[in-house]
Amino acid sequence: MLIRNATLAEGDTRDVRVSGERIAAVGDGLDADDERVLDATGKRLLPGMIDVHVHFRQPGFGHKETWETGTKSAAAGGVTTVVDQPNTEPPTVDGAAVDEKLGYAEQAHIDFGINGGVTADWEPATLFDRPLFALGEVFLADSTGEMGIDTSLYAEALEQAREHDVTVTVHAEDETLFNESARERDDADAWSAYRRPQAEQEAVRRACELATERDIQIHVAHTSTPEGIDIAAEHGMTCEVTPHHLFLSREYLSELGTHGVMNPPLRRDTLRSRVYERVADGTVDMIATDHAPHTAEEKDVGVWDAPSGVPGVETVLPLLLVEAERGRLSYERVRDLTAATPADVFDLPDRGRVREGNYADLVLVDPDAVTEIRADALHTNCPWTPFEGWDGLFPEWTMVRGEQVFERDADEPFGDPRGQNVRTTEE
Ligand SMILES: NC(=O)N[C@@H](CC(=O)O)C(=O)O
Ligand SMILES: [Zn+2]
Ligand SMILES: [Zn+2]
Repeated sequence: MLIRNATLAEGDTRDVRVSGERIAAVGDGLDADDERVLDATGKRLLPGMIDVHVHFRQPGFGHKETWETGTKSAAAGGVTTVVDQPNTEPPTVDGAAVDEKLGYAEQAHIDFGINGGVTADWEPATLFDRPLFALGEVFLADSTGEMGIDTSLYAEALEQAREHDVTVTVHAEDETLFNESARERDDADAWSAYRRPQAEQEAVRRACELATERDIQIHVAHTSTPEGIDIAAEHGMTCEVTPHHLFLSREYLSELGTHGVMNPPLRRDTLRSRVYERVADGTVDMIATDHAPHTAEEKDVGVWDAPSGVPGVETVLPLLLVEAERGRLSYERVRDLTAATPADVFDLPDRGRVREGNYADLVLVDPDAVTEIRADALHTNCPWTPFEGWDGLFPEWTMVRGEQVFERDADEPFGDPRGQNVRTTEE
């Protein structure tokens, strides 16, 4: 297949040949062989997003999301690789649990990685025997799934990870620093007052210090404060920011109610705008969604009973592409945040860039096709989105290893499941 006249992230117009699973050539005026030719004049061709943080819920909570619905949703949003987190049932803390999850992942429409988790009864010997993407998210405080661990177990996890040459991703909040007085309130904003910024900042500092002492690299998940980001960067560690912490703030909670409750929680707009600056200037390494679907019934209860988490895997790239189109982020920055840097940090050398020899993990975008985000037009099993009514620039199609896994205007937009584990696909 020859994709003609596509505008790449850098702004150059190029022809891109896809042959088998790979990008065979990127050039100017390539001659068509006996192949399908697609005219991409005026359109953007970008590497598919590598979202290193999703919760696809199986095994255990398939009523919230399944591997099938989660990966279809990802494909429709331009995501070509996802990394699933361990707070399923059973939790992914031993080899047998990884094997069970890999069975569900046979329904995946895009490529994936599986993270291994840490609890008091984890089994490092069998866990590291499996093709893990990373160790994590390691919960330093309870979140959905109540997998919070203490410092000594975190230290043990760091050492095990070093021994097995695996990166550790960390959910950094310190529950001893939560603001108990907020417990008297019952509005959604009480969650933000309770899990206050200091609880993240001190946990990030401690997590980084313990890793530095042991000469281990960690990746801090879903940093939500400028200080948390800066502390990670000062220690030479990497971090990610979610779309909800980039675009939403406590000011939205009167409208969102408990649908805006997640861990770490939404912050004040003054903090959010400083997070945005760090995303724009490259201090933040990557965007990851922390896609954490819960049903509307589960969410529509009081703030102290509502499960934490919001969906995001289908809307993240469309929201960022609108930022690029309107000049608030460059296309190159969006490419780095969503694809190139996650590929570098997590050692996926053949992904994340439109480059000869790489896997053809691609999305095609018509910059004029901005639409309104509506939950009922999304493909996730989650029936609501915190971005209802926002502008989104959705891809026309998404390609994984040379095959279109999603075509928006086709009668049947999705093909058969063909996702592979990126740790067992030959890189
Ligand atoms: N972020 C959340 O609020 N919830 C996540 C768990 C997590 O990432 O902490 C979930 O699995 O629901
Ligand atoms: Zn988390
Ligand atoms: Zn998470």
